[in-house]
Amino acid sequence: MQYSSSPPSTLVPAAAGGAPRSAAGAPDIKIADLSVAFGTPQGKVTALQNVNVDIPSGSFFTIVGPSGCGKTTLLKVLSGVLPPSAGTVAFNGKPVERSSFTGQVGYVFQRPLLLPWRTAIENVMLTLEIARPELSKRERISEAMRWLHITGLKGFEHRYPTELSGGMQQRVSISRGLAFQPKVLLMDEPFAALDEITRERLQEELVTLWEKVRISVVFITHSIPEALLLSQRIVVMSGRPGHVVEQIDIDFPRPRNEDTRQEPRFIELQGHIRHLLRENPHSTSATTH
Ligand SMILES: Nc1ncnc2c1ncn2[C@@H]1O[C@H](COP(=O)(O)OP(=O)(O)OP(=O)(O)O)[C@@H](O)[C@H]1O
Repeated sequence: MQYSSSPPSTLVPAAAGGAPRSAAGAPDIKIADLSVAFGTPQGKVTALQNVNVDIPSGSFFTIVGPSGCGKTTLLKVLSGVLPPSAGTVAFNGKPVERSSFTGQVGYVFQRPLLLPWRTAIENVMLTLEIARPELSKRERISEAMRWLHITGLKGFEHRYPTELSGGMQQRVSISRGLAFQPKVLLMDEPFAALDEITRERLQEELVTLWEKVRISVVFITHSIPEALLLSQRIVVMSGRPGHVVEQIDIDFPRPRNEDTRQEPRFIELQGHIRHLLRENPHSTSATTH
């Protein structure tokens, strides 16, 4: 079976009507020979080794890999909070820490991490206060409201996090991640803690949003079907030290749904990725020297 391992030329997604579209200012991201190691009292932990991935502007990439293979570490480097030990991460050719895009990277974590003393709308507005200080309070309210409605939270804007279900809290977190209009959205297992139905609904909403707002999404999941339903490209990583085992272009037509899951190619790819993960399991030793 042959899978592409070079960047495809047609990664810019199509608009709802099928017409080609260009990404709205999202950067091309180039990860070249990236390695990250941590010094610990027990010795050196090499989390990532020689990772090479090109993420064209406006594309939806998903990373799958065994636990501890460095997926979160990779997102931290992409967000600029963790420097590479070796290699580079560049947005439009500029190192991430010097790029004009550093303030335009949104991060959605596995857990919502909302401020409990702020209502849903106040949580979203806080990000706007920091990231878009040019907006007036009135504009911040209207923008936060708009995103909460897009993620299906109309009527819950003034509830505190404890008054919302886990899925609703995660929607607030996604609203917060998108409200300041990032050019790049990093999502670290954002739906992992949700029930199946909420997860499916949010997957659909995320793809619809991505098609509307044209940003680059780098998404982490342990779910192979989720990766197949969402992505344009899946990057499969090995156990620690994490490196890229294979990059697979996913070209099922959208919208992808239950019927997509039944397609022979979907089942074939699912088996192939599972095989790759089995062949490249997580490390059993805590350190690498
Ligand atoms: N600050 C740190 N200091 C030392 N080791 C670290 C640090 N951060 C991560 N690691 C180690 O680096 C490796 C990769 O961690 P990371 O969290 O990136 O993995 P992951 O693929 O996201 O895992 P999971 O799927 O379980 O969330 C792990 O072995 C982890 O113990």
